[in-house]
Amino acid sequence: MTNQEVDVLVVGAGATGLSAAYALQRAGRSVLVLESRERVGGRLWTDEVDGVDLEIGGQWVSPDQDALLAMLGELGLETFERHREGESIYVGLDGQRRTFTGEQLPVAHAVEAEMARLTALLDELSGQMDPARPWDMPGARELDQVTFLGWLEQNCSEPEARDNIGMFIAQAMLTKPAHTFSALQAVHMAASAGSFSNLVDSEFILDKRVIGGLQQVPLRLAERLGSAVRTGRDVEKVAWTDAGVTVSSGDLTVSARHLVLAIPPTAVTRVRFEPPLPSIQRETRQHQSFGQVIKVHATYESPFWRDAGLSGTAFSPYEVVHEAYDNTNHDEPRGTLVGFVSDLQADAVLRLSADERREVVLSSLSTYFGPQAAAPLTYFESDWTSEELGSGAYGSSFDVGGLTRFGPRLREPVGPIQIGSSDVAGLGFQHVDGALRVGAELAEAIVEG
Ligand SMILES: Cc1cc2nc3c(=O)[nH]c(=O)nc-3n(C[C@H](O)[C@H](O)[C@H](O)COP(=O)(O)OP(=O)(O)OC[C@H]3O[C@@H](n4cnc5c(N)ncnc54)[C@H](O)[C@@H]3O)c2cc1C
Repeated sequence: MTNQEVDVLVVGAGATGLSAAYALQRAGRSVLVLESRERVGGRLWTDEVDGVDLEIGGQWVSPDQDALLAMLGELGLETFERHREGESIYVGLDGQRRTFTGEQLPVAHAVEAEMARLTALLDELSGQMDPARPWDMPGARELDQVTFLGWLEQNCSEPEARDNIGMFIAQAMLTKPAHTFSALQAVHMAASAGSFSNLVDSEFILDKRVIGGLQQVPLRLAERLGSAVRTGRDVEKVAWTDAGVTVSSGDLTVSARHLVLAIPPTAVTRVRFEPPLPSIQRETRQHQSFGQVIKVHATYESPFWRDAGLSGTAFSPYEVVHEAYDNTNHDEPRGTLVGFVSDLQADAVLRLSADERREVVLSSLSTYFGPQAAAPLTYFESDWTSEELGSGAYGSSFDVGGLTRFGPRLREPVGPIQIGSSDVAGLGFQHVDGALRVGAELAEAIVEG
């Protein structure tokens, strides 16, 4: 048995935990980070699969993400632009494949007008919301009691406009069907990115990638923290009083004045607390859940779609792969397409065998990019839905009514325990930017408190 005493114990070596630990160490506190996996990074994971470097978890950086951009600068990391020259592809309600340039999907005039109206409405609503306090916006209660699908149906009679606007938040962001979360949660997703227009603008939201992969952020932070980071240390039990915590993991027992639980809400419910967390705190976490998404990577000898004048960007709420992008690595001759299979489509393909799933996914990519897409050199699915450690993709969100009912309690400390992850962020919600903001806030609460 080894006993260790520190000022602050951080559980979770994702972007939130490591950025909190780094800030605390710089503020002169002694810290220790315990991470259950054998690697740091959590939902950030860059790895070589069949000879190709893949971003298995998060990867994109957008220009509004100040916290992430500042951290990239501090860690000396460089970015490169996503390839986007050429025409994009859309498959509409009529099943037709159409190409287009710019952000406006090639839909009928009536659908286009309705999409513009819904976009303006969502921009107006997100403009009224402080993403750190979504429950305070005018009409929050009413918006939290109606599903996003219900709200779309109340506000628009054009199915294809509803399906597209729904896709940008449901399949593409929360990875849940639009009938399972509230209109307020949808507005919050938009407000956390600055506006709904930002969120649907793939030029903006999927602007850049990090050379060497976004996992470089946690890897470099861990490097700076040195022996203060221990991997392969699952924390199952926390004993606490107002004076501090005692945590055991394997042969290690740590006593600390403060605990930062930098883990997703679903992982908080795996931990046993003695005494138990106040019931409202437990319930708050039980009402947050991950959606369902599979990130598919297909690598080819070359980015063949570019020769056909295509950007590699494709969308359709009616396809198994609802969005796809050119994900070719920096300075790499081979071309990679990344596609996403989300919510109900993910439920359906996860019931298939691995071979059947691959066929269905590649057939969807072929609908967009032609028969060449069906024969990649390598094919890999990032399936976070099978993670046992309370993780998932991309982030967790509340069920209908949960944001106003439980949201205000989310950031309340419990005695010496601070809890947070990108899942409780205001700006940058569900993104690395939000994780870094929450990490800084948790550290500040301890230093100032
Ligand atoms: C497929 C995918 C694509 C994404 N795309 C993007 C993107 O393009 N851009 C973007 O900004 N964001 C993206 N995200 C989201 C982003 O990766 C996350 O929001 C962010 O990394 C979360 O960081 P975190 O530290 O808050 O949580 P996590 O990364 O989940 O870290 C929590 C850590 O805690 C550990 N842990 C949990 N329980 C315990 C325990 N009991 N004891 C010890 N350790 C524990 C976990 O193993 C994990 O390492 C994506 C995520 C996924 C999965």
